[in-house]
Amino acid sequence: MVTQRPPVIDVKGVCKKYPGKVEALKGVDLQVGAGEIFGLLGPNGAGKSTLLKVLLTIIRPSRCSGVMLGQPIGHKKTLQKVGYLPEHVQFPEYLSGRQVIRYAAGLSGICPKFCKKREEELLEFVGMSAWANRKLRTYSKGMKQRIGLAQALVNDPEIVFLDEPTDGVDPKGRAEMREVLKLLRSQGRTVFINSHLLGELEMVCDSVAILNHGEVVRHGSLSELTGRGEKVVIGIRGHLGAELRSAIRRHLEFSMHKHSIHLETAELERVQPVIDLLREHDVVIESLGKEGQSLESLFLDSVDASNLEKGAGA
Ligand SMILES: Nc1ncnc2c1ncn2[C@@H]1O[C@H](COP(=O)(O)OP(=O)(O)OP(=O)(O)O)[C@@H](O)[C@H]1O
Repeated sequence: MVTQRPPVIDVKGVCKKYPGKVEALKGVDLQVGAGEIFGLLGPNGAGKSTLLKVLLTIIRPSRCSGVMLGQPIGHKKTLQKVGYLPEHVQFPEYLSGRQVIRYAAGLSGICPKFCKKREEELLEFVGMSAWANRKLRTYSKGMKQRIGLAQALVNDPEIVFLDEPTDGVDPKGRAEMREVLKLLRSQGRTVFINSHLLGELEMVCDSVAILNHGEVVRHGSLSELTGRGEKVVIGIRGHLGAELRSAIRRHLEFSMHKHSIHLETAELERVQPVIDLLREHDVVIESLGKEGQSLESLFLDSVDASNLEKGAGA
């Protein structure tokens, strides 16, 4: 199952051949569910920006069928309901954050009468009210990106496309951006992020797709793909006698591995009595965490497997 939510983006067989015969997209099928944070990952040159620009009709695909917000890709009405923060965007440094938002509002045809109120709302939303009248040249990269996000939200979009929104942003700025993304999701908006920063995506995304050489190699919910969230694993050193095993089973079912026990719960809080029992029986606890793969190892495995397949097929 790719997405359980009604899809706001549902495209099939997207192809893009650039002049010079670069085949950037080779028949991409993609679904993005309403109100989710979706991450598009892939190595450099995989075709992520091309796909995003096809969806936004910035570039013309060689072939594409499907819908976005219930309308064919590129429909004018749909484009009025999306926001976009491009990669490496450079707003003029002599403008203030407020002026950038005002300029975007003008481009979106927002009536100047309502513009002031919208400006204040957006500045507050991205946490930039105190800096609103300062020039962009005095901002950090994270602040510039938050203003970039605010201008992408000026038309109250249903889907927000963000191309590498936290590239070059420091850890504090990234954490602030994550909070804003979660707020967008809580408002029911869909967020579509292109990024290389797997750790960042892992913290916020509901679902991801991995693109390699213009093809989708993995696509699904994050928990489904990584197998995370189903079981808690305790790494141990020591022996579990029959009596201790029965005592643990009175709290939770589990399976025994060579150096770990895998408990049938996704809730770390339910594991505390088991930890107490292990300690009472002098079993050393070496680690505690959720079962499953990290997004990084899923990404590397998927890209390696796809490259091998291509090598084998060549
Ligand atoms: N305007 C263009 N003309 C010709 N080829 C292009 C053009 N834009 C992109 N490409 C090529 O298409 C392929 C996909 O590029 P794209 O920028 O979509 O990848 P990406 O996954 O976004 O990469 P990155 O992570 O480096 O931004 C690459 O081989 C790139 O060189």
